[in-house]
Amino acid sequence: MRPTQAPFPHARFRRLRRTPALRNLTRQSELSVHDLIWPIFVSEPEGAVDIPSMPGVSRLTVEGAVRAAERAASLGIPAICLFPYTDPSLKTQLCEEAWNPDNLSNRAIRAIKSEVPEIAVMTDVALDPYNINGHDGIVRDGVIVNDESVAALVKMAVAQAESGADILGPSDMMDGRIGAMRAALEAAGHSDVTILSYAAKYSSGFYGPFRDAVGASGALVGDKNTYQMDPGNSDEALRLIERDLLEGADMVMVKPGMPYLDICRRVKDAFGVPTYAYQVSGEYAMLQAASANGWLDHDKVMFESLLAFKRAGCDGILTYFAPVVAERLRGIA
Ligand SMILES: NCc1[nH]cc(CCC(=O)O)c1CC(=O)O
Repeated sequence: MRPTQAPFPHARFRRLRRTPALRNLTRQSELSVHDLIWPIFVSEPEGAVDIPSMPGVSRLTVEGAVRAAERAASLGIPAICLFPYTDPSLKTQLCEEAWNPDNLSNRAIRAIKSEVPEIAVMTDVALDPYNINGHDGIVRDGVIVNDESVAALVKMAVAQAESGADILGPSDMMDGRIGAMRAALEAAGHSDVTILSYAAKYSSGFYGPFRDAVGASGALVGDKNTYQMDPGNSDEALRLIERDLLEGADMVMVKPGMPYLDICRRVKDAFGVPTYAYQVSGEYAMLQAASANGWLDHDKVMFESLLAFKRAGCDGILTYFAPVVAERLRGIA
């Protein structure tokens, strides 16, 4: 694009900023409730438990998750994404609980789909909630082994599809998992289940509060640098996105969000596919903490941070602000 403009005073940029009507008319990007995917945490058996590093977010019971899905659907939020907090006694080295058809996540999927069928249910496909090592893949002699992890992830993905998940979200960053999952889904008769690949997922400090929320912080041995991306890389993100698309991903994600808006823009420009960003737990925690201190205006930064993703080319955003921002957009609260 080459902007054309007359010299001053023929051109005065402030003309189009003068009134709300003119600003509304000329705004390029907008945020809608349809852009939102709401990540929620599910646990059992006791009631909701607050997560101190994520003010305003709690772990819900399965029943609470169904109520959250109802709330989301009534606000017009198209999708909810489930993250289970697994009882530590169920964590093993081989992560077998991950593909148990009756694990917490699969029970929550079934409960939501039976009571709120109109909402899309998204899952997380990664072994960390079930792993005594806290890693997204299986650990052998201190190494996160790729191919054995993919085989486990495929079983996990098929179990989620069997439970009624609409969108599978592989967040594990193993190589070859999208193709393996797509083939297994086709073979199992789940050809309509969609995959939103966490294709460009960086090894980030911004996931800290999430790991508290799912109870993985204590379990994690070492870091995730051998499978998640190095924050200095940009071209690699495009190669990963292309790889996952060629393996059968329907949609792709960049994660975290705000520190990686340049990646969102590059991905959208290069591929033009449905592109999402995850405004992760640490981004949420920063904005909530600063707002609670009175240092930032909560609603202003919430809207501005989400609109930034639309401007950067994203089609939607996973955000813990989803229900609150949807209420504001609907003029409810
Ligand atoms: N499979 C792990 C997973 N899925 C989503 C998040 C982070 C989400 C957030 O921080 O909000 C993580 C954490 C990690 O990779 O350690």
